[in-house]
Amino acid sequence: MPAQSDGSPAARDDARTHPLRNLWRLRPYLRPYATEFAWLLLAALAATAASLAVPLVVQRVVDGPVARHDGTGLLRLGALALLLGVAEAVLIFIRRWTQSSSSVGMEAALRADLYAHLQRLPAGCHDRWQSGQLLSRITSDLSVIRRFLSFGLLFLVLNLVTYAAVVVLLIRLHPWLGLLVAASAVPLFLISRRFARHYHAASRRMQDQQGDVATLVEETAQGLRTMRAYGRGPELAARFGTGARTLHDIGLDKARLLARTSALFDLVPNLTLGVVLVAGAAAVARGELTIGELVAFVSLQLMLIWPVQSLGWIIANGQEAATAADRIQEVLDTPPTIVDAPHARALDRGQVRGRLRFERVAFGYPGAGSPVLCEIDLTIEPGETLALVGATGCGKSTLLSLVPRLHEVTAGRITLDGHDLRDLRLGSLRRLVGVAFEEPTLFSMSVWENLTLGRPDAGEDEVRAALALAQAEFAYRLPWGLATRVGEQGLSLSGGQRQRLALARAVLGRPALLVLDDPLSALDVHTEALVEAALRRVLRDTTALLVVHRPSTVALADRVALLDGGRIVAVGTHSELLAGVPAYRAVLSAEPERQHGGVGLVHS
Ligand SMILES: Nc1ncnc2c1ncn2[C@@H]1O[C@H](COP(=O)(O)OP(=O)(O)OP(=O)(O)O)[C@@H](O)[C@H]1O
Repeated sequence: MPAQSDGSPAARDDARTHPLRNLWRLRPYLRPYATEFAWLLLAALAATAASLAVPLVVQRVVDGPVARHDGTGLLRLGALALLLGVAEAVLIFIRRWTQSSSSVGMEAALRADLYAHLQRLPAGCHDRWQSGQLLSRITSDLSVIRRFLSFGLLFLVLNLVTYAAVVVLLIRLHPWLGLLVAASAVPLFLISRRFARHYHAASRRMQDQQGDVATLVEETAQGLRTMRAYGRGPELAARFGTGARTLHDIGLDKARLLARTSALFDLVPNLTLGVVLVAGAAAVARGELTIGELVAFVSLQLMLIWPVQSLGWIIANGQEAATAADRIQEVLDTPPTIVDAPHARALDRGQVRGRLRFERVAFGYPGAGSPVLCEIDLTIEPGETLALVGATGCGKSTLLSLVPRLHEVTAGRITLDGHDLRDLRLGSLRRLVGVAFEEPTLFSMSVWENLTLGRPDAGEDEVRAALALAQAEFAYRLPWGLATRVGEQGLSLSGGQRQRLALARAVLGRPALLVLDDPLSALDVHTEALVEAALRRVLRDTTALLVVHRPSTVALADRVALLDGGRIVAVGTHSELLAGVPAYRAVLSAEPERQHGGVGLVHS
């Protein structure tokens, strides 16, 4: 459940020292669009130049043809103003056209990289990160960055250039009044700096809170049935209400901060304009300015009002983009710890005999106090099936997850035919290992795609054989057969049906190693017997490691290992352990265990 945001403190401290550092680090994504950005900047600058030229034409109109009653001159200058207006419109169109394609392309590239990186991160990272946080980073944070890079940044550059150009023109028209306008940049700078600091913190709180609310919504959607069954709807609604209220309050704080600052951004240019009007009129009276020059001066100054007013929005957008970049870099900076070693080699299915060996293996979850597994020594011979039995929570699933390297051993090593698993290419290892977890996850795609997840090249015969083996032929009877799209997480299927599809997926293509976590737990007695019989055939020529809770499933195994307190305490055949190890009897039956304090009862 969402309790707090999950950005690493180190990354946050870093971002606090350099608020724009992480945004700056995204510049490689702009590189492919450098030419387009150059064109759009050029078009935008040319459009600004065209718009700045209009007041200067007006000055000439007022001081020239209007003062002299010169109709031809008026027409000529009028045509020039018209031309400038058309040129500005065309240039703005070119800018917008170029702008949209490059920014959307950049966002897509960043999203693809983020997604690819998420896939490379070890399972432990995903356990730590709330899904809603990841979701909000890969959707809304990226959109915020796109908006800033395509609009905010461009207008920041354009507005600064416009400000500088207008000030130069104003100084040329009347140095003192021009310098007065230039001096108004000082309070604007101070207001901007203060606003940026406060808005940065508020943006971070807002974006983190959005992630928390997204997590809550996602968890509610996934656990709807459980929540309803336990009558926890009102409690959840209250928790959502609190999260949404916090989001609302932060949003309101942000909006009020922006409103207060925008008022100041409105005030400064308007005050300056008032002073200029009075002082300018006095200058005209003294003959220091012509009326045309005063009109041009005021028109040019009016052109500064929008760039200054929009400063609040641009800074807000920039700060949101900076915090979004911090949140994205926190993910990208998390190194994928389970990666191919430089010398890693690939093994073909044909080269593998299937001798799996755990040598003094230990494992502890990062951040957890004591290790879950210690000094595991276990050998599974080629073609042998070993059942792993132990009390609930003793580390069976964890041990299984070490085989496809979903987690990395913290000590010791696991070998396959003598090769340390860390010396094998991850892709190759995972093709050799068929896995079915306790919670059978199906993705919102067709049954066929779900089945061939690890073997996209599998043929129809292989899929048919896997379905037969898992007693999952019901899939052919679904409305569109194997093309039926199963709902999110396969919720439209029963638990037993999902388990059988997950089992079919694991055995597809007869992997060299089978790692099954309680593969028959959700099946009725009749289906269990059928799947068991079929599994027995597969297990004959595959090395397998099964987590088993029920005595009936133990019969599938050649040998059994009893895990207790993170250690293998007994290995032997089912009947040997039954006869000689009371703790084993206690785990497999409802019989309370006396000698072995650490072993409790498992659900039967
Ligand atoms: N991602 C995780 N982070 C931290 N601790 C974890 C994580 N997953 C499991 N654990 C802890 O590791 C221990 C072993 O869990 P594991 O799921 O391997 O047990 P198990 O024997 O498979 O249990 P069961 O029979 O109920 O499936 C438990 O104490 C559990 O709380």
